[in-house]
Amino acid sequence: MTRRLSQARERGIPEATVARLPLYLRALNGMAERGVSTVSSEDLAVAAGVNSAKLRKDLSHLGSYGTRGVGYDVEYLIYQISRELGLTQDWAVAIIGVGNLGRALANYGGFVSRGFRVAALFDADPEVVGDHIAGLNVEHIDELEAVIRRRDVSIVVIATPAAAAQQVCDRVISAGVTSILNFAPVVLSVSDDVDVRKVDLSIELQILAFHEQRKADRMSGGPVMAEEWPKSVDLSISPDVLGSLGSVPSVRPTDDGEAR
Ligand SMILES: NC(=O)c1ccc[n+]([C@@H]2O[C@H](COP(=O)([O-])OP(=O)(O)OC[C@H]3O[C@@H](n4cnc5c(N)ncnc54)[C@H](O)[C@@H]3O)[C@@H](O)[C@H]2O)c1
Repeated sequence: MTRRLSQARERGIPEATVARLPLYLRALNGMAERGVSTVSSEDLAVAAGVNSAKLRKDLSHLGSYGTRGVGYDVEYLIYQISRELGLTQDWAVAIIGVGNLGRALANYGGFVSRGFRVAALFDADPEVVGDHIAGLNVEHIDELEAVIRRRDVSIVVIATPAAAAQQVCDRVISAGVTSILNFAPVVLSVSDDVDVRKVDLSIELQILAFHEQRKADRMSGGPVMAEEWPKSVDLSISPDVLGSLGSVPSVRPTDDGEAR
């Protein structure tokens, strides 16, 4: 994915557009499943939760303009966006830290249908190493470099405690991986050629709490804040994964206080 995303950047596709492409893709896949063959920019914008002018601009970066009076061909647009995101090929993913979160992610079946195959699971705890999860044996973290190379892993998910995350990250990068999805509540230090995406459910909960407070203020005629927070946030995690996490951290600011 990194290679494709880098290509998108090189071709001048704005980062914000790249970040919205998965929203369009998810909406389009839903339409394709319902047998919808063409869609207007307005309908697609509503389904994706963005403004239609922005959507048309985003899709024009892919060379997709739709047909006046007809709209966009759903299947073809799925293909175009998937190709741009590098999803037309299979990506091998490794999960490091196979505790509550790592297990839930490993067991989530939805990655495969989106082109992500969990190819390896690592943990440092001898009690966990050897466990059989979702068709894989958990391997010892000492095997990291060899297994990453052998299985051609290109994306790593870090689900270790915060204290272990930077060291794990450094090893992963030394093994040649440049795309990391970090769940640990720590800001990882990496060089510019490494892409790190951080997932922090507590930040998403804070945003929801903010909207909840605004709704309550409106009902009571109290103060309404002027600044606009994002109305919808794509957690990119399905409710079944979320439900199985068990221990979502309490609502409080993270180290960097920043949603990325
Ligand atoms: N981003 C979010 O929204 C979110 C949500 C839940 C949890 N988390 C974070 O995800 C991480 C995992 O949470 P959890 O509840 O699964 O914790 P956990 O304690 O259940 O699991 C952590 C696992 O990492 C393993 N581990 C520790 N050091 C390691 C190392 N050096 N190499 C490999 N494995 C190592 C442990 O043996 C354990 O199995 C934590 O950092 C937690 O704060 C983030």
